[in-house]
Amino acid sequence: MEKQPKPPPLLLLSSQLSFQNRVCEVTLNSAFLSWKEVETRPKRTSGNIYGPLKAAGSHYVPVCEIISVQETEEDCPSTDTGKWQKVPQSVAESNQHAFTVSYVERTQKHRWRCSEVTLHCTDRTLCLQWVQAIREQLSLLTIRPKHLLVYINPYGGKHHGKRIYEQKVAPIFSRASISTDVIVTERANHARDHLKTEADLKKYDGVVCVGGDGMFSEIIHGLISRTQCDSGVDQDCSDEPLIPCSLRIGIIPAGSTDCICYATVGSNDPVTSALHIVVGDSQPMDVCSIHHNKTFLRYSVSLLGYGFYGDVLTDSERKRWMGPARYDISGVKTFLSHRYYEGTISFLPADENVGTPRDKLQCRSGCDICRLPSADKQVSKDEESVSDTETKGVWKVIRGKFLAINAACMSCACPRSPKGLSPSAHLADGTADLILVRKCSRFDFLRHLLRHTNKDDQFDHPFVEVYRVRQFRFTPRYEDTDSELDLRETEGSGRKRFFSQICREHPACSCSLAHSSWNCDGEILPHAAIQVRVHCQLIKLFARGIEEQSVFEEPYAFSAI
Ligand SMILES: CCCCCCCCCCCCC/C=C/[C@@H](O)[C@H](COP(=O)(O)O)NC(=O)CCCCCCCCCCCCCCC
Ligand SMILES: Nc1ncnc2c1ncn2[C@@H]1O[C@H](COP(=O)(O)OP(=O)(O)O)[C@@H](O)[C@H]1O
Ligand SMILES: [Ca+2]
Repeated sequence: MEKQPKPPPLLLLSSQLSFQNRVCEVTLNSAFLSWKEVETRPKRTSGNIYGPLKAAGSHYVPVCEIISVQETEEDCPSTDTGKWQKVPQSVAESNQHAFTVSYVERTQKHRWRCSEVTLHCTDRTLCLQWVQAIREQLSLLTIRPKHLLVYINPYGGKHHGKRIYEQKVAPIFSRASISTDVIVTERANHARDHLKTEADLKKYDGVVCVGGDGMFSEIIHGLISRTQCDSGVDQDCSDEPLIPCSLRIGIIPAGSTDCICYATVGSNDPVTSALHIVVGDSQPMDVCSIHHNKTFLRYSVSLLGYGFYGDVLTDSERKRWMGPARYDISGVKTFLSHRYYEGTISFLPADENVGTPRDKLQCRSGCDICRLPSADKQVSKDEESVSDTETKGVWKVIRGKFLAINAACMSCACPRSPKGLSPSAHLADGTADLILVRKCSRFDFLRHLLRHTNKDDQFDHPFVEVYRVRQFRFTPRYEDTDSELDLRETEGSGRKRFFSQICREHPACSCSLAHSSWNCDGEILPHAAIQVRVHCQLIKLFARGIEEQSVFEEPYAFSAI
C-alpha cells in the first residue's frame, strides 16, 4: 500500500508569553510546542546603540515527547512573615499566571532527561486555555500507558531496586498521571507466578520490571505462559507457534548485566527507561523457546551460552553476595580453567534477506530488517505454513570441540561490552546469531574476548564461526539416550569419571569435561541437550530500539533553528 503524505500540522494556539522575563512567541500545533524569543528592546552594541534586531533560538518539543503540563504555583512573598511561600495561582499577581511543561530532553549516550519550561501569561484565562489545549493533545496519544503493574526485585544488582524505583521512577510516573500497583517480590519466581496465575491483567496497560535480566526473564515467563495458557497453546509442543503477548513490558535497570535494557534503549539509566514508558514506546522482540525432547524448559531473549558463559554463571551463582563483580571474578577463573566441550550443533539458517551477523548493519530504531515480513512472522499468522517453511530450509550440522557456543537473539550490548556479543543481531527479525568458538589457545581466546570491548571484529578469527539461524539443536558428545541428568549424576563410565574428577580438582588443566551448562539469560538450564527455536516478535517492550547517534547528540534536531 502506498504511503499517503502526512497533512501539515494543525495550528492550535499561538500567544506571546514570557519565559525567563523575555517575551516569546509560543505556538502549539498538532505536532509541536514551540517557543521563540521576540526581541522587543533594541540591543546595545559598541559603536551603534541600535543594533540589528535578532531573533534568538527557537525551541521545538514534539507533542509526543511532552510528559505533562501543569498550572504553576508561583513563589510570592507572604504578607505576614515576609518569607517566600507557595501561593495558589488564583491569588498570585496577574502577571504571575504561568504553566509548566515537562518534556523529554536527550543528553549524552542515549540518555533522556525530564526537562521543564515555565511560560508566564498575562491572565489566568489564557493560562488555563494553554493548559487545556496541551492536555487535549496529550489525551490523543492513546499509546501511552495509564495503569501499570510494577514488580521490584529488591535483591537485584547492588540491591538498589527499591530505592531506584521510589526516588527516580515513581515521581516521573506520578507527574505523567500514571497510576501503579507495586509488588516488591519476596522470593525468586514470585513475579513469574503472580503473572502466570493471579494478576488481573485486563486492568493494566503494561508491566514494569525493576531488576536485571534475570528478573526480566521471570516477567516474560509469567506473561508468555499466561498468554499461551489463555489461548490453549501447549508450550511443550516445540513446533506449535506461540501467541504474542499483548501487554508491553518496561525495564527499569537495577541488575548486574542489564543487557536487555541496554540493547533496547541504548543505556542502563532508570530515568531514561521511565521516560520511554511514559511516552508509550513500543519495541517488538524475538524470544527463543528451549526444549529438551518434548519438554519445554525456558525462554531466552539475550544470551544462551554453553561452555564459557555457562561455566561463568555456574561459578558466579556461589558468589551472589559480591553483586555484579561476581561475573568478572568468575570470568577470570573460567578463562584460566580453559575448558572445552565436545558436541554436535545442527541449525536451520535464516533467509538471506535478514542479513548476516558480519554485515555491520546494526539494529537501530525503526530498523528496516525487523520490519521485513519474514518467514517466521508468516508462521504465526498461518499455522499450516509451519511445516512448509521448516522443510524448505536445509539443516547444517557441525561437530567439534568448543570453548563456547553462544546464541544471541539480540546484540547483548551491555556496559561490559557496548557493542555486544553479536553487534549486528536484530531485536525483532525472527533470528538468533549462533557463535561457535572452537578449541584454541588461551591467548587466542583472550584476544577474542578482548575484541568484545573494542572496535575490532570478534568474529574475525579462524577458530570463530557465526551463523544467523531460526532454529538450532545441540547434543553433547557423551549424551545418554535416557537422561543426561542421570549421566551427570553417575558421570558415565569409570574412565571418564576418573578424568572428570581430576579436571575438577585441577581446573587450570585444559581438557574436556563431559558437559557444561547452558546460561539462559542468567539462569542455569538443567539439560545440555536442547532444541531452540526463535519466535519472531513474541513480546513488546516500552522501548524504541537504539536511536541513531545524530538524534541523541543534538538535544533535538530542530532546537538550533
Ligand atoms: C578481557 C575482558 C573481556 C570482556 C568480555 C566481555 C564480554 C561480555 C559479553 C556479555 C554478554 C552478556 C549477555 C547477558 C547476559 C545476561 O542475560 C546474564 C544475566 O544478567 P543479570 O545478572 O543482569 O540477570 N548475564 C550474564 O550471564 C553475565 C555474563 C558476564 C560475563 C562476563 C565475562 C567476563 C570475562 C572476563 C574474562 C577475563 C579474562 C582475563 C584474563 C586475564
Ligand atoms: N525477592 C527475591 N528474593 C530472591 N531472589 C529474587 C527475588 N526476586 C527475584 N529474585 C531472583 O533474583 C535473580 C536475579 O535477579 P536480577 O534482578 O536479574 O538481578 P541480577 O542482575 O543481579 O542477577 C532472578 O533469578 C530472580 O528470579
Ligand atoms: Ca533477533
